[in-house]
Amino acid sequence: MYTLEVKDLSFSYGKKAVLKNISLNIEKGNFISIIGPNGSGKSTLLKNLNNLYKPDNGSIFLDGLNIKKVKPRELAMKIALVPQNTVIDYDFTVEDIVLMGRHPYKGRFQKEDESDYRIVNEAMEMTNTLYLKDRIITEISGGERQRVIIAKALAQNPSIILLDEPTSHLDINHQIEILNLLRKLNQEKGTTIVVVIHDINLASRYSDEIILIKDGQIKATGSPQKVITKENIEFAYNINVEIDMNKYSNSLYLTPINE
Ligand SMILES: Nc1ncnc2c1ncn2[C@@H]1O[C@H](COP(=O)(O)OP(=O)(O)OP(=O)(O)O)[C@@H](O)[C@H]1O
Repeated sequence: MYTLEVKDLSFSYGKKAVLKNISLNIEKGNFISIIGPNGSGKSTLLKNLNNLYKPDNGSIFLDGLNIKKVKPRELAMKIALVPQNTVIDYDFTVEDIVLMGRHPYKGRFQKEDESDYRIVNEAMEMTNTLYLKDRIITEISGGERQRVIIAKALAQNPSIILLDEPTSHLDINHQIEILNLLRKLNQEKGTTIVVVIHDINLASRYSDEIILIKDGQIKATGSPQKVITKENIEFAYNINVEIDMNKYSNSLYLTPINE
């Protein structure tokens, strides 16, 4: 069953057409990476998928229902978005931020209860942020903040998580930690993961499916073996590459060639 279906979606910023006739189906429980050159429209697509932006044309269906008809609170119970650069200027503690993930489940004046705190604690444990619980969000590092924002998304208890370059601020250890965490959520809870990522090798290693976007259009979609080909990558990124199997990770490995 498809949890997200995109049909003929087009989107522009003013007169600038950014997404052009995008159609794609996202299967429930899949781990999907969206790759493509800078400015190709990946973040814009994620924001359309989360109903933050309204397409000029085309439709998006969430579990069979047109996303336009899904109330924001209901949408937040199903989809969590981890944006690219989350700016938080307020003096909230890390725990306050993660608790915000519980908002969709609360009435207007309803306080968080024990079960909310349990879920929040669990989300912080999973993202290795529990030790930051009482720290002020503006006083932690970029990488720590990234993990806190992912913890907030987990506290929403969504069936789909959309993440925009979640590993961009992270050192290699934390990159792998976050991707392993996403894989664990995917495998153990069946959470559908849709991640925009620049590292093609990591995308190949973790994904069931890869979507390659260039100039606002889908150039290839399918298994890593199908999408990460010399031809597709050289065309999309305008560089020469060689692609091998990595014997350690048993996944495709791309090397740019300077010629
Ligand atoms: N708010 C905006 N207003 C106008 N143009 C925008 C806006 N946001 C993005 N764009 C433009 O739309 C195009 C697609 O941007 P988008 O951020 O979706 O690309 P991306 O593939 O996520 O890029 P990157 O890999 O660099 O993060 C770019 O040309 C960008 O300059």
